[in-house]
Amino acid sequence: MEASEHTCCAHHSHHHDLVITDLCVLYRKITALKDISFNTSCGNRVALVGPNGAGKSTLLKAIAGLVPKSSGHIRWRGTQIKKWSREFAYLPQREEVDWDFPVTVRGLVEMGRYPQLGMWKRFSKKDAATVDQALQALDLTELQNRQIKELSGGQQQRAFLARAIAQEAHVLLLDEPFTGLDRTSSEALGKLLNQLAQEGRLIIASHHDMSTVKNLFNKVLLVNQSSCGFGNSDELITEENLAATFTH
Ligand SMILES: Nc1ncnc2c1ncn2[C@@H]1O[C@H](COP(=O)(O)OP(=O)(O)OP(=O)(O)O)[C@@H](O)[C@H]1O
Repeated sequence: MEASEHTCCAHHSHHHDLVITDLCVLYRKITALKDISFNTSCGNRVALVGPNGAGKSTLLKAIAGLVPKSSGHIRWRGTQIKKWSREFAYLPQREEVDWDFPVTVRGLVEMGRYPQLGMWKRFSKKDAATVDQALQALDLTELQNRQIKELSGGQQQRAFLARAIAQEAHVLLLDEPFTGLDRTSSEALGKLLNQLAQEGRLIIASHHDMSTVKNLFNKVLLVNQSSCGFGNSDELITEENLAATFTH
């Protein structure tokens, strides 16, 4: 199933924004990821699908430059990514966030600007305007002075996305963004991710709910340490492929 996709992409890899080739990640002696290759571009919403421990979080962190790769390449628009880059915004799993950390919504979104402050580390008018726009884009203007711990799950996800937008990242790496959201918030987040992709961003997210994956994501990487296929979600999400991925 994946062979033709890979062959095709290998020939045209220079057309893709993100090119991942033979990526391996080891934690001491544990192989978390082995020979992962796929290419994709802005405008897409890619789901990472696989069992617990398959390496989905590791893949997101490796692309974000948060865990070192053991071998292979990650190229963004023709340049090899070695460490953290403003182009990539990573949203951890909900459980990994300290929700009691005292910060307002606006303060969180402002953090998206820190990496690009000038040498005097002062907030310029442009930085403030970018934060305003990000808050507005995610419908958080009214909530900007609230503490993040006082928000609903859906609002918290939006606050993190606003931080990514303020950072002017093109790649949003989201770890289980739909987990814990009720149906209404889920649908709203789905629409929002679609819109962010259509505006020219690349969304890559781990996802557990097989009943919503085709609807929320146009592409899918089936992963179980190594790749079990990459392609259009409506073609790849079949019972047969899922069984192969989950029992690998
Ligand atoms: N910091 C770490 N040190 C050592 N091993 C790790 C570390 N983080 C993850 N692992 C191991 O790497 C493998 C991949 O883990 P990872 O969290 O990437 O999987 P996952 O697909 O995101 O799982 P889940 O769906 O349960 O979140 C697992 O075997 C895990 O135990």
